[in-house]
Amino acid sequence: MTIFQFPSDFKWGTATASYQIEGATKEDGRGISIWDTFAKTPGKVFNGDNGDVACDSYHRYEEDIALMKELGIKTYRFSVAWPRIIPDGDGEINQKGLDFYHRFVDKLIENDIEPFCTLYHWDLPQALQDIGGWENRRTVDAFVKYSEVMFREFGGKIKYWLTFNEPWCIAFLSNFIGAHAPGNTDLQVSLNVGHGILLAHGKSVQKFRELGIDGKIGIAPNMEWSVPYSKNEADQAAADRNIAWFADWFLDPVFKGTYPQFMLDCFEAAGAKPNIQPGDMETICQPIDHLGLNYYTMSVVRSNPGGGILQLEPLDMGLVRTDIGWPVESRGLYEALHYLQKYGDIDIYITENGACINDGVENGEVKDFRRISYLQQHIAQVHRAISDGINLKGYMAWSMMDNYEWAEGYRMRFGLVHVDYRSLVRTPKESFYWYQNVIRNNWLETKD
Ligand SMILES: N=NNCCOCCOc1ccc(-c2cn(C[C@@H]3NC[C@@H](O)[C@H]3O)nn2)cc1
Repeated sequence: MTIFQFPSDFKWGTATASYQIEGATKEDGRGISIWDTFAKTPGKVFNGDNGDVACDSYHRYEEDIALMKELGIKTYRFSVAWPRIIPDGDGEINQKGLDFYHRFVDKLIENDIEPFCTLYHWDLPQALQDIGGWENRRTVDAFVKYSEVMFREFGGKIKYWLTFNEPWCIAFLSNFIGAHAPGNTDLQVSLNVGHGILLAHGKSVQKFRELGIDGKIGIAPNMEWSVPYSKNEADQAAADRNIAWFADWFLDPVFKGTYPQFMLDCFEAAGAKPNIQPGDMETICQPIDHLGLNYYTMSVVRSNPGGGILQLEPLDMGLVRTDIGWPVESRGLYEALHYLQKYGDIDIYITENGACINDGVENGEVKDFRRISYLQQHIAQVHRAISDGINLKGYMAWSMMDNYEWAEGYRMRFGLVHVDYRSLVRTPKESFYWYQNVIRNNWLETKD
């Protein structure tokens, strides 16, 4: 038996996102988002599932917060639905939207749970997509206006902020691969979108500083860690490109004010480059207070000149996979954390980590021991990184509850709490009680 003791101020938490749990998509003045549109487009989402009801957390948030209190978390990462605050993205403010998030945040604070707010977790107002979305600088300015509304309303009450969740998913998954909303499949569009969200991030941080908000702000990239299939240079370069696709492409502009040249060359070879205007990179490169890191899996890649824009191919090395098909390899989290040290000794939070394990309820229980195994392996790597001196301040399990897993709809379950989507009954899983113990002890026990 090994005991890994965590720092006394370590922030144990969980995470969710507005479109994935709230439901009430037509209530209290909420506008339409690109995910409402995408989900209703035939063939885009498994089973045609959409977020109209989801976990109904818009109405059941008090029950959800009671479960968070029982779990014992110190912080809860949630996102705000921009279409609830400014329904058409750039026009009138919807007071009922602000009122909901005030009720919600007040209830968290009443239960000694620190609100950790993501401003943008993919639910762009459709009216802004209709004018070109993140490719249009009017959307960038609309985001700054939305951010300012949120900073003025919640500054001080909310002390931990993130501008964007998973820039790679917003730019590449949603506009090059096309698997997420709005579903474009054009590399130049994805670079334009990526540049737009980086501009919006930088301007929002400038506004945060200008207003003198009492709090900290950052951004939350997702990283699919990659290792080369062999020691040869071509394979190592392929792994470097895959890592940079998720991380450096966004974090170099934020921390250094430049895109990584080897990736500019890679995209230019595919016929695309970011549309950088004078002053853009200085705007993007604003000092931030913390980094979120979302980590799920890693890949083994080798060079393949015919392997798409990154000229690589991922290899199936026979690792155990979760029910969504992602290989389980916790050392990738440790290595990704060390990789991020090149951006300096900044506070880091694991803002998402978890496993898709689709076990159901049997006799009132969910025996998701595979999720416990995944969490144990990854939290052990978190401890290892802290022991190495990495400034890791917290860990938020994805997710507090089963929810709408985007294009996978409701068939993929990441929650510590099971949700019956017909009755909306919540059932804490075995992993909920295991994590509750880790939090209560502030240590991790491993069997070895
Ligand atoms: N790597 N190349 N892929 C090429 C082929 O792509 C096909 C699909 O790819 C992906 C890649 C990544 C994801 C993903 C999902 N989550 C989980 C959410 N995180 C934010 C929160 O909302 C969670 O629901 N994180 N990442 C999905 C699909």
